[in-house]
Amino acid sequence: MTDTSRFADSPAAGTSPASAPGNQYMDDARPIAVGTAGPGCAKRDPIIVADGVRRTFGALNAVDVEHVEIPRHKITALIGPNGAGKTTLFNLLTGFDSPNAGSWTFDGHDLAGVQPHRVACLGMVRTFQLTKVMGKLTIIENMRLGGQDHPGESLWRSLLPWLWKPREQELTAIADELLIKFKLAEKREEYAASLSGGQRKLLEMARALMADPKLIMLDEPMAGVNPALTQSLLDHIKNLKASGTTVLFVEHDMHVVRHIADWVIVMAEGRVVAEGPPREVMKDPAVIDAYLGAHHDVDLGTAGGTAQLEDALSEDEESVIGTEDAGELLAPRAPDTTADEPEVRP
Ligand SMILES: Nc1ncnc2c1ncn2[C@@H]1O[C@H](COP(=O)(O)OP(=O)(O)OP(=O)(O)O)[C@@H](O)[C@H]1O
Repeated sequence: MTDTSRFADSPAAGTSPASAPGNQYMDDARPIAVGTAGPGCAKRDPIIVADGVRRTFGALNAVDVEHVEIPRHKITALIGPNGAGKTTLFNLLTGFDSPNAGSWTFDGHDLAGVQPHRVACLGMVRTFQLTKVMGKLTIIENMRLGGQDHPGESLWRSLLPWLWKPREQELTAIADELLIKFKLAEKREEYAASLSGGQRKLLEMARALMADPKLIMLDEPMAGVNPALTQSLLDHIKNLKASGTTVLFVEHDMHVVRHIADWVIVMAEGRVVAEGPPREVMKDPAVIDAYLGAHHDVDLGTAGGTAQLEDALSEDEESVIGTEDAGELLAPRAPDTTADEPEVRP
């Protein structure tokens, strides 16, 4: 069941968790990898651990990942040229597709063969490259669908309003909080079909948060989003990290990746070909090769370009990071006592 207290205004509300001093998740500068960074390297505190995950379409090896770990409480970007297998890997990890081989765990749970709704219940939710909001439902109805333990979902419960009404009211309250934070509250009763592409991305992200995820996977969250909303989305992603939520996202804009990612995993032809902190990974010859093989004009996000993006964002009046309006998307998770000491694993 959703922990509603995480959505309520906490004592820290009114300051930006992304910029407030002393945020344990933002300030954690401990190394992410155990030992040297590289394809398949072990992490100090992984939330996903995948082994031998393979998915073929006919003769094509869409995904062929020997070993990969996603670090907990961090923002990880999954990048790679078109057709590298990023979306297919998302589909496999979240139960929307089945692999030919392989196993993976999420937060210690074995997830191979687990259905998407069960994966979501365990705390791993995702958004899609092409948004899947329900156009013929209103925004608030879309939001309620994202909640767990949905009221009235069984016939006998639906006939007994006293069983589902309190839960529906609770879900509506959570949804309204999130709609305010995503600046969609005024559109509450409008059909989702009336939203712009960027607003649909915001709605899909807000709806994913209804499940109070431990990990949110965003498939190209910035694609098709106009610049005015880019700021808002980036703020939300950073604020998620500040609240202790792990973020894994696919993105093609390398300036965005350099701006917000703590860690970058690079795929090419189904495999993980490089991993590391953004600034180092972009210089890796394997990454340059992977991109040059597919795109001769790709911009791997020079430091100058990233600085320009950072300047533009800091001047953007729409930015809520560091302002009184920031609030928190989710109240911070309890401190992670198990992650204090580096875990040495084989
Ligand atoms: N259902 C499918 N049937 C056949 N081939 C598929 C299917 N889904 C994906 N593929 C192929 O698998 C490969 C990996 O596709 P995928 O969409 O995972 O790549 P991607 O890295 O997400 O690319 P992009 O950045 O363009 O979204 C591609 O060659 C794609 O054409």
